[in-house]
Amino acid sequence: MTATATTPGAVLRGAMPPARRFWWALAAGFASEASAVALLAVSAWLIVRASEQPPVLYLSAAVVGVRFFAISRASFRYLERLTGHDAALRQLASTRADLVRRLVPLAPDGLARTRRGSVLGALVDDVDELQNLPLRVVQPLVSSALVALGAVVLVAFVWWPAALTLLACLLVAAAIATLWGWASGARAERAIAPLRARLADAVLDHIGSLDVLTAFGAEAQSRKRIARSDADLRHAVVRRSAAQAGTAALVSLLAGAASIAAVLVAAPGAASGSLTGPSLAVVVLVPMAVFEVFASVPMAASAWRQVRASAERIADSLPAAPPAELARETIEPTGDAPALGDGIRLHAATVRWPGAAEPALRDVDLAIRPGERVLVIGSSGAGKSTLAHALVRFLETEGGYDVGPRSVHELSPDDVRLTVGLCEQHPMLFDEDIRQNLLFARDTATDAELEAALDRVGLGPWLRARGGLDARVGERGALVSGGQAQRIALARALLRGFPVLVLDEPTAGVDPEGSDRLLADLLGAVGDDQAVVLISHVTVPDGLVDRVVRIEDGRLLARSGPAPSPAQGLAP
Ligand SMILES: Nc1ncnc2c1ncn2[C@@H]1O[C@H](COP(=O)(O)OP(=O)(O)OP(=O)(O)O)[C@@H](O)[C@H]1O
Repeated sequence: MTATATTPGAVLRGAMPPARRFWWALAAGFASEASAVALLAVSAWLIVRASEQPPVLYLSAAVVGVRFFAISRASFRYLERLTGHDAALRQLASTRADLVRRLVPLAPDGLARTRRGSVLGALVDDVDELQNLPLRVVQPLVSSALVALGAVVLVAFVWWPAALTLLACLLVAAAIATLWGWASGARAERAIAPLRARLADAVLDHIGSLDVLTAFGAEAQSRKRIARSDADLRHAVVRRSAAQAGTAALVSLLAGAASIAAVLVAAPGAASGSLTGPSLAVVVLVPMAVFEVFASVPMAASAWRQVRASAERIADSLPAAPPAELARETIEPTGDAPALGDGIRLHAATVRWPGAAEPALRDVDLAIRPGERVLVIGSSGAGKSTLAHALVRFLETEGGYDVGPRSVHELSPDDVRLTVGLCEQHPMLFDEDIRQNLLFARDTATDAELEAALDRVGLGPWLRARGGLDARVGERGALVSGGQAQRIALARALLRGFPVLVLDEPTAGVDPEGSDRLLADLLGAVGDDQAVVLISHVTVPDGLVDRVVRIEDGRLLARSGPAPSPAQGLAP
């Protein structure tokens, strides 16, 4: 897939291996199928000729031919499988990597409306399906067309009216079998990929929200949803298989009809003596072998419909370009953190979420100096998290946003995130031990440094009680409390040493006393030279922040001085 692939056609072109790698498979596939037809033709000739009891010398060339074609058929088939799969699987790997590369700029805010099962389905099942384009569509179509044509020419040399009959039978069979396959299986084939995604969605939803489902007694309902999706998928797969079996049976019937037609056409020649017995056998039996090869044509049509449906789904999961609301990834990252200089500044900044009609932040002016601690308050839905996502360049900022002397519009978003870091509202913890959860912030950190970072955020005693850095945190931090997850996330951010740290609602879900202690620990752990933008629903203890700003309905109302008292009521 190229970097600009967004139409199904472009996805399909990207799924085809380069000709220099794939032509071996085409050639070997053709040679194998041509050998199969030649084997039957030579065998038929040999058996009938042998029954005439000629001197054995007349038969020896045919005997060698039978041996040669029997061996070459299997050898070329093996070669075709080897080279075809090698080319297709290599292409598959690069297709999947390209797809992931194109999804990365959309994360996290460009994927909010995309269901996880659809992305998973596109990345796993649909990309897997694409390998069938070279293997089950192009290769069988090319080799069976060439072999069928070659067989018609061969029969024409023996008895031309039989060649014309074979050609007509092949054309009629191609039309009938393909139409039958389309009429009986197309709907099921197109339904399979979306049904797989629906099942993946149902399973992911079930596992991801098992606690809520259990708490509300809705688990059985969710399991029913999975069972329903599974039954629908199974039903579609059975319908597809039935359609394929029906098509195969039809092709066998048509093969028999072609042989009978060949007998009828060749009979006058045999009766008049212009067609010898061995030649008659060739004319009558070759259609059988040709039809065996040709059976892959309706199967290729069926594979094509599924490949096309998968290509459409992949194209659908990738917008033509990342939405304009996301920070543009047009500048290559340098890997160097932009200098903070005199701080970060937003001027007349407007920020929108993808697909939202109205901006979530409007005309915001905000300056954060190095080492400054700024509390951002506001009611639910006012735009606080939007500010956090704009500051770390997940969302694009219309208007000005400078880091030190440079505008972020001349910097790569990845580079900006080396200077401005985010501890998100629901920190992502991986189902690994604590060490691994910290090391991905700085993989060169020693155990002593990791423990020191955990000590700074008040997790020292907890760490020792858990048995050290090898303790696991569970899937998405299931084995730690919300406050502990926030502390681990902060320890991770401290290891990175961001000059500006945005803490988005670190006390969400923590009781009031615990929240004061958590905030004091978090802000106490951050170095004096690090600026902090603290987003919070709740008041913060005196002396923890230098300045407070309030966001209301997407507009920022600046106020300076210490944090307001609880009586002033920050949160609705
Ligand atoms: N992914 C999204 N897509 C579209 N709109 C969104 C998205 N996330 C938030 N919004 C909208 O943007 C506006 C601001 O939301 P935001 O999350 O910034 O509020 P908030 O002040 O952080 O609220 P809370 O304190 O409840 O977390 C809201 O109207 C919200 O509905």
